[in-house]
Amino acid sequence: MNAHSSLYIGIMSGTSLDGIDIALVEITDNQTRLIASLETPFTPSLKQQLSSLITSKQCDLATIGDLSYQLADEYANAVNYLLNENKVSASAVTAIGVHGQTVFHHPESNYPHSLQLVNASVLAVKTGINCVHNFREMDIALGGQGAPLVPLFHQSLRPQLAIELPEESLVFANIGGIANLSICDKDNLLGFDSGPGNTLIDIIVQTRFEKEFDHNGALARKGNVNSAFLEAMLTDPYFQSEIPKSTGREYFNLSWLASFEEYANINAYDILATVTELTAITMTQTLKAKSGLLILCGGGAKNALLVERIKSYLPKWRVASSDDFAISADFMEAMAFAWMAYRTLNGLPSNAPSVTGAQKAAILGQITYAP
Ligand SMILES: Nc1ncnc2c1ncn2[C@@H]1O[C@H](COP(=O)(O)OP(=O)(O)OP(=O)(O)O)[C@@H](O)[C@H]1O
Ligand SMILES: CC(=O)N[C@H]1[C@@H]2OC[C@@H](O2)[C@@H](O)[C@@H]1O[C@H](C)C(=O)O
Repeated sequence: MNAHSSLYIGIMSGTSLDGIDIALVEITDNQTRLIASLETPFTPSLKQQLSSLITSKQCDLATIGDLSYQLADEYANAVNYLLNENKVSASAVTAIGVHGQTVFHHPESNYPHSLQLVNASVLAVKTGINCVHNFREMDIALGGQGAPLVPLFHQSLRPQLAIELPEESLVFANIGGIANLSICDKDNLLGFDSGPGNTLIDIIVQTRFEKEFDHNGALARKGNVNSAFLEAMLTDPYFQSEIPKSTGREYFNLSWLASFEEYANINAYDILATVTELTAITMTQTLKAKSGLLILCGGGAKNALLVERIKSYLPKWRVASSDDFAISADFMEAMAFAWMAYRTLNGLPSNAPSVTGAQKAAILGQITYAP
């Protein structure tokens, strides 16, 4: 262990399966600073295998081991490339915090669990760096949702924002496949998954337009919101349920969309406009009554239409991208897992019981030492 280094790496590959985000960060007691970063797609074969596993929720046992190995392999290649490009040696990095690939999230079952795939031993061998992984399990063992975990990291950024925040609320909204909010009031931290982020938008674009995502919301802009479809989707109990709550692509997916009778009778542009509106409404419904600063991050922060619709529901809020505060919107989650590795190695908790519902704060993850 390199006790004096403050360099950490965070690896995130999220629910949208758009690829791997790697952040090399420098962490001191009150700052997490991005030094270098890399975003790289999965190989098409790995993406296809992950997508079909997540969608079908079925596999033979060998698949779990195969995919965990392949993920570690692709993560390691990306880490080694990033270090090489930036002339940083592996020995200068204290640890990698690796989220792994969520393929199933089931915190509400009789035997609650959440499965993130990565073979951390392979990653440690191939990078020569100690790895911290499996961050969600302990929170779930303590009765929590195991997600979202980033709110405590978001709260740690408060001093770094270098702005005065008097009585106003400070909220971070990560718009990934799933959208999650961190409500960072001075003495209180709340957070939850509000529901779909880009996932429903991506599904429609990928199945109806043969594109990967709705660039800047341009396709949705050509459609009209269908109010009957919107109202029907909004009756889903998830949107009204109390926190703690977390969700995933196993819930908000094509089958979910197709379960509404309106879905079959609407053109693809209108479906897109309507799911974009749904995303904006469900992300903002708990904030409307208040005012404050809403900081957006994640890929959906680049969807200009979605951001416009979010702003329209929050006239009393200042809405900005984390990029405006010199905190990368694209690498926020990867930075969070680097920070969590730092917390684990320093014997500090990374979960917030007020967010996940866990009985107590706990040191998260397991450490796999590079041989
Ligand atoms: N220019 C853009 N216009 C519209 N949408 C965009 C743009 N760039 C990225 N996106 C959206 O952002 C998504 C990727 O976001 P991100 O990488 O934050 O998700 P993730 O980390 O996989 O998800 P999660 O946070 O749920 O784990 C893409 O799938 C796409 O829908
Ligand atoms: C189970 C799981 O992987 N959840 C992710 C997902 O992606 C966004 C949202 O749903 C959030 O709850 C979480 O990720 C972030 C990094 C978190 O734990 O805060």
